[in-house]
Amino acid sequence: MSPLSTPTVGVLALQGDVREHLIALAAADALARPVRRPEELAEVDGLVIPGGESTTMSKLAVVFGMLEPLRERVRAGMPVYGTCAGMIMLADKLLDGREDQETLGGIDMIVRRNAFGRQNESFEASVEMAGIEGGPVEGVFIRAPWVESVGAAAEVVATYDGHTVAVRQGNVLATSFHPELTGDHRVHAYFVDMVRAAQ
Ligand SMILES: NC(=O)CC[C@H](N)C(=O)O
Repeated sequence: MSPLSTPTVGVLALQGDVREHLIALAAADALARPVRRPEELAEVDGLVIPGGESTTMSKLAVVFGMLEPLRERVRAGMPVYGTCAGMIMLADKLLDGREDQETLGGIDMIVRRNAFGRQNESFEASVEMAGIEGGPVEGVFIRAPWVESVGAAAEVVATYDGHTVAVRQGNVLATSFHPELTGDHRVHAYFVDMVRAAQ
């Protein structure tokens, strides 16, 4: 694919703020579509895992027969971007998860669920993110996780208040916060570029 191509980017649509990501991806020049089934997953060049509730998402991934197909695509190098609950799904190791909670893995990091506190402790903050030009992004943190530690292959791309809130490892990107809720599509554009580069 040429650098100016329009990749097809799915949004995992089991649960969470799917619509906002579809809109942000379309604004970032991707062909965006919801993904619920393995056949739909097979048709996308990259995937966003939205915010929501990671325990529910994990359960539904099992029910919909998506857990293994997702793990396989991530292992095979498909570009993936997870926000908040999506970050949790991409963690190789999870703290404060539910006992039977599954993650897909993909980034050598330890993520602590609900680390920034409860729903009423949600907040917004400016976050400087490596690779995103034009100044800080507005981070919306909703019962957000943070990253306790990363392995050698993972790169910390943003911190807030001394905590790691964005990480990239190869084709996998994760943020604690929700750029899809701000109308600023730079992080999605950055991810769509990652998808193009992987073609
Ligand atoms: N905004 C969010 O995605 C919240 C994540 C939620 N706390 C979870 O555990 O999945």
